Amino acid sequence: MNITVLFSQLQENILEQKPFVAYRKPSDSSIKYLSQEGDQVHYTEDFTESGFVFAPFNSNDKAVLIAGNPAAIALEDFEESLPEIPLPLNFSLKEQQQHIGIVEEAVKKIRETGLQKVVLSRRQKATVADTSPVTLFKRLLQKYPNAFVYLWSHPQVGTWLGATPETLVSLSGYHFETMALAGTQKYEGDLDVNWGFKEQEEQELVTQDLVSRLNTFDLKKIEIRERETYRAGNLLHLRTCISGSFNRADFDLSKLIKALHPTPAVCGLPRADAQTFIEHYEGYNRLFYTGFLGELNILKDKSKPRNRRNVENLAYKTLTPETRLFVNLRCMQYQAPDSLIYVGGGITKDSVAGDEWQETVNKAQTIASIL
Ligand SMILES: C=C(O[C@@H]1C=C(C(=O)O)C=C[C@H]1O)C(=O)O
Repeated sequence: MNITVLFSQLQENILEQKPFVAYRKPSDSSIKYLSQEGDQVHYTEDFTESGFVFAPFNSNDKAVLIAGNPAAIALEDFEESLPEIPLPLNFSLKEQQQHIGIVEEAVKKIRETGLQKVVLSRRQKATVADTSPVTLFKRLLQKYPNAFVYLWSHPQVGTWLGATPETLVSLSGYHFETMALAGTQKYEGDLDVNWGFKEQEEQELVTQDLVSRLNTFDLKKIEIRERETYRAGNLLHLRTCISGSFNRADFDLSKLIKALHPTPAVCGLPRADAQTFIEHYEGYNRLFYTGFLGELNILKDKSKPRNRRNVENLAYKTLTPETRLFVNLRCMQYQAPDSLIYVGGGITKDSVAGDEWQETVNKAQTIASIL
């Protein structure tokens, strides 16, 4: 299959309501594609299956799975120029007042109780008219080469697409990589920027929590890299990359996922208090926004290239299971003519409600700018 055939196939799947996912991992030169016969919803509870997982924010709700091994389609000759279509965003005064109200409530709660951080979000209507989700997906691919870009569709679940900068966890065998991504400012052409105390503190909380959660496992090693400024479209974030390896004896992927998700980058600290605050004040169901998604236990050939004599000896082939999960941010729940964009930000004791509103506006514009 080539890329043109793939895009027509995706279009056909949408029309025929066939479950599928198509995605491109950060900086990858191919699109991966996985579809499913029949429209039943398959779930995974223990994360032992192979396939693509699409999990909601609320850990009590089950993670959806499209099982199987994805096909890879080279992106090389994808240079289609897509028409500019305005994607109007209407920021209503009512939505603004509501968001500012809950941010102020959160700051008060943080100052008065043991709550340290809570991530508050909102939904933003975006008119897509009759633009197909496949066109939006193509745009995301072109605009965000370093993000995890996906289009997911299942008649019983919905159609979602996005371009996320955040890894929940990558695993190759027992080696892991994760990141603490938090703190946001607008990108104005310069990566060498200053960060305020609020952003530094909020990101540090995420790093510390991830490290302490990882340390509850039997680790062979852990490396915490230096904090850096990371660009995601027209936004900048603070990022600390963390990597290492588990001792295989006690390793359990479902335990790891439960330990990490939802991270303080999308929920808060302490986790249970932040969850309670979100459920009580946010006033809507996040569904798959700030959930996680990606490849689950896909077997990859990690054997080193061999000489011709033993290249066909499959007994030497070493297949390693790989898992690459991303946090579902900068995403859209596609519905025509009006789709929903989901955006949020971390609130700490030093948050200024008006700035937090503006951050959600900037994030919504990052997604809207694909058109
Ligand atoms: C919650 C979102 O983003 C998260 C919150 C951030 C922040 O508060 O600065 C930054 C990156 C993400 O971890 C979102 O984009 O909707």
